[in-house]
Amino acid sequence: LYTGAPTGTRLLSTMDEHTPEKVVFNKPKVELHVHLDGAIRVQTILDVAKRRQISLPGNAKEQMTSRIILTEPSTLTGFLHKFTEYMHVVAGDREAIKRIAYEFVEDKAKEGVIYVEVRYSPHFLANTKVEPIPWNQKEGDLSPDEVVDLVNQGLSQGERAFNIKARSILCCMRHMPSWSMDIVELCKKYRQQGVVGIDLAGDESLNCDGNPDHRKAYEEAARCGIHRTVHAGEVGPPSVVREAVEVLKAERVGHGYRTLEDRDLYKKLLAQNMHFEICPISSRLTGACDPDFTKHPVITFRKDKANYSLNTDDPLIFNSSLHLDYSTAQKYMGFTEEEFKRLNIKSAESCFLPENEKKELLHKLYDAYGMIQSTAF
Ligand SMILES: O=c1[nH]cnc2c1ncn2[C@@H]1O[C@H](CO)[C@@H](O)[C@H]1O
Repeated sequence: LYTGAPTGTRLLSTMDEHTPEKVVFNKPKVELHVHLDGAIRVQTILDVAKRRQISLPGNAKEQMTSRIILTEPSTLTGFLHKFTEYMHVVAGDREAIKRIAYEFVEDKAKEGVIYVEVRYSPHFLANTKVEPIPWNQKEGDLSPDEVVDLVNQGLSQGERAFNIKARSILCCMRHMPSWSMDIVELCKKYRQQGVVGIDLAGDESLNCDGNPDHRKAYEEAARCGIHRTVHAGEVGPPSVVREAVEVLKAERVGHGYRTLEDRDLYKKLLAQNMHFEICPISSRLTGACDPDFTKHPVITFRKDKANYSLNTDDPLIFNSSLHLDYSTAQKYMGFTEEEFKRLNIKSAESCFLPENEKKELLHKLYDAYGMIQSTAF
């Protein structure tokens, strides 16, 4: 049974905890499922709160850290509540939003990620042209549209500074179908500025019914060639996965653990090379999976040579890093170097970049992994 990593250490000592011997796969990696608003540095939240004179229940870094992070398995609903501890600090603040995006790229570069797709809800960071205005903010002048522009700027500055590639995915939220058409329009508007796809996130345990507004947004995305992923089968039943793929035309499934409960669906998705965005540490702390990592669904995915990635999801709240997800897979699930290479190549093949850039990314991985390109898995 996994007893948990020492808590509170990553955020207090940045990434230094992960000394080279703990890095099990110290090679270029691809990450496809990580939430920007779940990947903020605690120090940044404190700095922004100070500048904006927002008082926090705990001003010391340790106090704020312990309020935000989850250390024991919870529920998806309980986990999602953690965002209310800090989202009001950064939402509506131009400088904070750009900074978060820039620092995110820096943190990923340090983890050896060479290509990342980061997702977020523009509405959750806005304070005007969003109904209702989130996090009890007063109305201001930062719209979801401008949020996307600011994140794009932060990411591209980060790309230049840290020499990796970062693209973004815009999230519709399960409980806010009225925002979904805005999202697809923003995907269309900013597709030349780094936005590569659409997602549907939020609480699948409370709200997993097919909704016509989400469906319309996804239809429009498909019509315009906007790439599509959907959180499904994280805690919701396999029927949510089926709907994501068949109705919303998802090209990738976010989490998708419970797909395994429907043999026919699982077989079908294996046969069509569906990509599953797996988040090991996340799945334990959200209560999505058995806390015993030796029983994790990704072990079945691996045995079946499925197409999947390993991802952090929300490293701020899980007090984790991509290294921790990889070392957990190695330590408790028997992952090998060969499998880490295979899954990263699968991730690159399933990313939302245009074909030519995807090829370039694949070349980089083959090269770094010492593989001859014709021996693709
Ligand atoms: O694991 C998850 N499952 C479902 N929704 C999530 C998860 N992690 C984060 N979010 C939700 O996605 C929003 C946009 O980034 C976050 O604000 C959070 O509400």
